[in-house]
Amino acid sequence: MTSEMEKRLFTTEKFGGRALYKLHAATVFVGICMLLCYRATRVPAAGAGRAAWLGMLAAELWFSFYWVITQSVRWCPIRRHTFKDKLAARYGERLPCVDIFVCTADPQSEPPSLVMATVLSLLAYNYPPEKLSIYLSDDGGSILTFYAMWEATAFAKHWLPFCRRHNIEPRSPAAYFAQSNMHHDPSALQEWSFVKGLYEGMIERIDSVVKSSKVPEEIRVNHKGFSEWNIRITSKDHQPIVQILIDGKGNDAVDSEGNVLPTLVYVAREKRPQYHHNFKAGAMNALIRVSSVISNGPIILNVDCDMYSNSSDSIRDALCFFLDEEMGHKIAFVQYPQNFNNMTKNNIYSFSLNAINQVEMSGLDTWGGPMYIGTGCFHRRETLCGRRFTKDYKEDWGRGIKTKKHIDQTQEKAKLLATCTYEDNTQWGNEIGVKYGYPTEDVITGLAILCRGWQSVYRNPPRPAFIGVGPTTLAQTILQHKRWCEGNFSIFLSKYCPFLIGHGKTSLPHQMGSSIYGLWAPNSLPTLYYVVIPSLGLLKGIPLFPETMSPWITPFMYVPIVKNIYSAYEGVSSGDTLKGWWNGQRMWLVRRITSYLYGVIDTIIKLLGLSNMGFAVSPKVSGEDESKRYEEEIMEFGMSSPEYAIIASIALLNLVCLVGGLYQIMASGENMTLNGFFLQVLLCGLLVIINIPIYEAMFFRKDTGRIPFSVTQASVGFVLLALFLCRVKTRWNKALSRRRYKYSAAVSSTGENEKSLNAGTKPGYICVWRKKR
Ligand SMILES: O=c1ccn([C@@H]2O[C@H](COP(=O)(O)OP(=O)(O)O[C@H]3O[C@H](CO)[C@@H](O)[C@H](O)[C@H]3O)[C@@H](O)[C@H]2O)c(=O)[nH]1
Ligand SMILES: [Mn+2]
Repeated sequence: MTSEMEKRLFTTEKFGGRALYKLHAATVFVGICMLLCYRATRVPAAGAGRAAWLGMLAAELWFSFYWVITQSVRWCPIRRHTFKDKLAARYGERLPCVDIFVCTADPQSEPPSLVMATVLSLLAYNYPPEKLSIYLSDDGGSILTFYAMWEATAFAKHWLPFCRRHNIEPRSPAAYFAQSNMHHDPSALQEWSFVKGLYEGMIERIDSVVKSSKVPEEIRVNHKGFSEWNIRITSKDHQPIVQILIDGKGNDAVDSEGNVLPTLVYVAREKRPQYHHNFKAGAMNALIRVSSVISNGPIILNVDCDMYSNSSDSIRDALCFFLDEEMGHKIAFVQYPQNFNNMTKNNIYSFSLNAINQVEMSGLDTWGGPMYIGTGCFHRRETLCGRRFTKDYKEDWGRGIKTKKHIDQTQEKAKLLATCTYEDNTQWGNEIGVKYGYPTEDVITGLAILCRGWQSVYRNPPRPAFIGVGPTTLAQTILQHKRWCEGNFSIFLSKYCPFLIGHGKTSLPHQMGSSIYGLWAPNSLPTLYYVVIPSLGLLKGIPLFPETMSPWITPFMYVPIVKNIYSAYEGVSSGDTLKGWWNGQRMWLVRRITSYLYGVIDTIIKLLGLSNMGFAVSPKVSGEDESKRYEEEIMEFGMSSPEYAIIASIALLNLVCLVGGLYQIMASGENMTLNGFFLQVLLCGLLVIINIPIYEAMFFRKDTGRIPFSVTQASVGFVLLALFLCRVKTRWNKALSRRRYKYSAAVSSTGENEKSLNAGTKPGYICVWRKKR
């Protein structure tokens, strides 16, 4: 037994505190059942807020269902630890070839200097250089990016030996120089300054070339690769370009100390307007093929262009899983979390993904493996290419092209694999490679791999393996989440729905866990309902919750309070501040009423075949003013957009309802009235408090990031309209209920009966309130 243990290259550890968690979940579950039972058995008579009541029931049913779904990943999450020393002892440098794919799409929103920092960090991995190949896919087909890469090639010859000699971390020069002060010994200081100077010089040249959008003629003569770009080339219309900038197998590819360099390849697959290019998925598939004739490593690491390597041992770390004797042969991919380096303390847009990274992915790992999230993921080449799991399959870890070949011939061969027509009548994008047709190509590809019998592993090391750039404005966050939720929702509605495709192949908790993100989008509707109707009910005197004296108030208090305490605990223990968690709640609301709502609408439009899929690239840079406000944690609006109008309208509506409702309660002068509306006041009040930054942006701020006046105007219009519609409806209801009195003697018309307040089952109540006013 112990000798078995000693062999393992990794261990698995369960999260602590699960008994307590399960106990808490059981009580919440009981609370939910009671709450639903109350809702279902107290439906008021028609006209007395029955529709509103039934809506509440539907929303609560949905929230309960969703809560159950999210329990799967919280039930028993696990952590993985690796033993890199054992790997070294067993394999030494006899390690497999590794190909790294970096995707970039647009030199404007993804500045080449940022992309190069990522590329350099990958080149500098602590890994045998002759076994390492880095491919940059440039969907922008831009000479500016190619130029930047040419510059990075020259800089790498100094950067790599510097990293190795001083064993520095992180190995992205941008990140390293941003954090390192000159705390070296004097002898190293000189070298440090020299390399820093080289780096800054390079960045300056790259940025100025990008700014002018033109590579000077005297530079273009330095590399024949530049001749690929003539005046007719645009990002959407060009021939395939494959340029091997460093041929790791060539004798001339050495750094300033004579050591071999990793292979470095620039790829811009062919683009023609009449051919659909399938966004990042298309780029990945082109890279899979191009790399197969250049290096053909059995392991493929995929990162986004902003995700630099933050830890030079990550490849070895991931290999501890693939090369493990007991489990290794079952593992298709090893996923690392997405971390960000541009987060502010309290995480104003809540993009840290902390709960997902720390809890949910670990929870999925228990049940068969995390999803593939598009970046920071090590794949087995064979599984990415569609291989099914079989017990007898043995990986050829020695595979890969290691001998020197004629570089021009290789490039020509590779270009043929990157044409628009290559995939015609093939299974690429379907059974082979990354899947097409969904804005979250990563999630669906990972799911398909797991359904072919493989497992995946989630690894979240103490020192983050990859760090990227998160959105720094509200608009960027909304856009990103719209793509994500739309992608995942359309997967959920397709034949790839985890419950369908996973049936009999993955466990039920895994299917539940992988549906969490697919069900983000539909959360929008019940959420919208919950932040509008109870508040309007407060204003209009329609009670929708049990009153304070009723025992039924217990589950209505218990469930949200305990859920939120747990969520705050989870946030804080995952690295958020308490304020960060609170900001997260605001963003949760904002995303649900904007991104997710749009996600639902767009998915439906797409299902009807009325529009095509898109992939809006997240900008990795922002303006100076914007950045400043971001650092000060002030929400950024700026331009006018329908999303902001929704946010502002909801905020304003709740303010009006709270003020109006409280006024009427006070005017009524009866405690009972407050009793009946206590939870509505609480809910509406919380919504107002959470929306404080929105009111500030509407009415008080003067900077350019405030909510534009036109949006404020529109939201005032919407709120007035909502109130007007309500009024019409109340009048109508009143008329209706008055008529009903005649038939129903049992109805209390005074409203003084305590029961009549309870749950708004008595139509007389509305009238009473109006009278008193
Ligand atoms: O036509 C395209 C569009 C995008 N990209 C690249 O795809 C990556 C991800 O795009 P980004 O705009 O940064 O999106 P994010 O929302 O940050 O990306 C997350 O979500 C995507 C799916 O929606 C995944 O593809 C990503 O890997 C994952 O990090 C970037 O490197 C882009 O350059 C392309 O190569 N071609
Ligand atoms: Mn990104």
